Amino acid sequence: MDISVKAPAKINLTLDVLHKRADGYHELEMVMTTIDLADRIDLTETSGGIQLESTSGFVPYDERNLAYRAAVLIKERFSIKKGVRILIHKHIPVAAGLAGGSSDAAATLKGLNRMWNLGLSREELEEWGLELGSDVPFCVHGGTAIARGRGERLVSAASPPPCWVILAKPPHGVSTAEVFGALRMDRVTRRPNLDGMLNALESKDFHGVCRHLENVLESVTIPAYPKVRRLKEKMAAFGAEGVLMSGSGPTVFGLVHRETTARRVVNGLRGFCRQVYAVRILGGTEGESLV
Ligand SMILES: C[C@](O)(CO)[C@H](O)COP(=O)(O)OP(=O)(O)OC[C@H]1O[C@@H](n2ccc(N)nc2=O)[C@H](O)[C@@H]1O
Ligand SMILES: Nc1ncnc2c1ncn2[C@@H]1O[C@H](COP(=O)(O)OP(=O)(O)OP(=O)(O)O)[C@@H](O)[C@H]1O
Repeated sequence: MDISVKAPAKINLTLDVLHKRADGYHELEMVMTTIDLADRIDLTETSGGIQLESTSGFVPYDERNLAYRAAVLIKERFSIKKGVRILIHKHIPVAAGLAGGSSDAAATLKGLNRMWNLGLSREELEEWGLELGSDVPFCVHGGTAIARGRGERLVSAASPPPCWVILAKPPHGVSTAEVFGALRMDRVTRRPNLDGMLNALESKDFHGVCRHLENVLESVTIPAYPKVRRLKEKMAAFGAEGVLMSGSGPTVFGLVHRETTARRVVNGLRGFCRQVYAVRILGGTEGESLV
């Protein structure tokens, strides 16, 4: 049986770091939502082994690939002799703060659960996903959620009101480990207001959502990559109503209510940045890509 699974990117509407834990990870509190910029994972059953192919030259083709590792995990835990060919149609920029690799892993877990009739619940897939990476449980969950712990303690939240999400990805990637490693909480000047964001989501208050966008990891990535600040400024100047860096960066996103404004922001940014996307929030109006 062949299976295709959509693997959407996420953005962080808020990201707070509460403290560094004894295991080296950071205790987080964040609100994440999936957007309609997605990879597609095609899974084909084979007689044995795991083969990986991708339309992108930028992802690893071996056991370092999170989708590959997801297949290893499933095959080992269930002692499955059959094999799988994984084809990743890559659309999400790599090392961008959009959880592209994590979403590929989540989609592979979901797809193999179906292909091999394993009967794993969503909660079990989230638990298994944490072994692959901190963002994988949310990518299994999807929609909009508060994520705590490393990112695995998830509570569903109301989706943002329908709007456009403009993404601008600077040419360089960013290492999540390096960003967390360089974080100094005594240098963080602004922290997210979680209740403020949740109230805005609950009441579908677009401007409230825009006002409560906050990410403490900007305090590390922006000084290291001034381009991120410039992109934020440009995006706001062209008309985005709320602007933030996603995850550990360096992708900047802007929220825009009206399609005409979205077009203006995209056209304006194109002069400064090669990778610009305009997509919809998933869970709001299911969206086709604008550009
Ligand atoms: C920044 C976020 O994208 C926000 O959604 C995630 O926290 C990162 O998730 P991820 O890329 O799946 O991260 P992982 O692959 O689990 O971890 C990469 C590295 O980031 C650091 N890390 C990650 C998550 C976390 N809660 N605390 C950390 O300190 C650790 O050094 C870890 O070795
Ligand atoms: N399927 C995959 N797609 C993209 N990158 C992958 C994949 N598997 C492993 N990687 C590796 O993971 C690293 C991070 O890539 P990814 O695109 O997941 O970053 P990210 O969007 O910053 O993730 P996050 O937001 O979860 O921190 C890259 O350096 C890449 O080599």
